[in-house]
Amino acid sequence: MPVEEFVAGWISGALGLVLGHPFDTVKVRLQTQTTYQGIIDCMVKTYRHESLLGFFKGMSFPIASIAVVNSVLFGVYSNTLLALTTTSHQERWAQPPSYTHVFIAGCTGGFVQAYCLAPFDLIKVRLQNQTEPRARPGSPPPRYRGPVHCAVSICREDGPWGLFRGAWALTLRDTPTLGIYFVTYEWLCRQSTPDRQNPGAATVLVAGGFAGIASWAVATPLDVIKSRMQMGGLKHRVYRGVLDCMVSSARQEGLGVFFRGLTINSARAFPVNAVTFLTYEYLLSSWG
Ligand SMILES: CN(C)C(=N)NCCC[C@H](N)C(=O)O
Repeated sequence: MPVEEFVAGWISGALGLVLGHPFDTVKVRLQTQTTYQGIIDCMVKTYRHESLLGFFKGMSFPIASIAVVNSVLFGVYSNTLLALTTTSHQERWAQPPSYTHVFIAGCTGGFVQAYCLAPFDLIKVRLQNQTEPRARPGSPPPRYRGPVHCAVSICREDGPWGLFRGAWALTLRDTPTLGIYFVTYEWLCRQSTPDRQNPGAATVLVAGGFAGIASWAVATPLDVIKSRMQMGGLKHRVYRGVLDCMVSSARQEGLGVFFRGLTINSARAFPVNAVTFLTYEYLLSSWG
């Protein structure tokens, strides 16, 4: 099993993550809290209350963990495609796989990565939702002192399975959307590249960026549900399951709730995925 894809997925995921984290914090807050009027209001309040550091809350943890999960996504995707088509990454532009194979490999990567991602994503969301300013004298201490304390507290309160709160919603979000992600990327690259040639850097950047936007646009309704289920049991209400969360969110806040965070998700998705794909392709071709 080729392992370069896993390493390239990890490095490219880490670079994308740093670039996208401030957008991600605003998105998580908009989806789970009702105190903000919109993106700008959330940004201004975060900055006033917590300074620039507020946007980077919980970032060291995703770099060490979620970037590794990106390596699972790209590694499983590439190896599934290899099993389906017997063409390695180096031969893939000269002998392009069918879109059905790309979709199946993307869904497989999405399914496997969802279970690896679940505990790390839960901790990230819980930390990003702590709006207390850092170490201001007299202010109440935040509920979680950091990622390890957060993981230990969740295990203590809900048992080890508590770390998988929201995992089912995450799987439903990631399995089909990662199929869409890789199909969009492949399709855009092939549209703008002469037959059987490798795409240039600009093509990879644009195709990666739009693949991110397309997949996040489809993923946003389940992303809202996932974030709400992950926050369940804190100040937020507990849902009986994905369907209960969907129905009660729609009843209380209207259908618009499913598109909360769509604009910020898309604004974040372009640069993050442009850089992720460019780094991934660059690393694989230079190791090639
Ligand atoms: C719609 N979904 C779930 C995705 N496209 N996932 C792939 C993630 C790629 C990148 N790290 C990101 O966070 O955008």
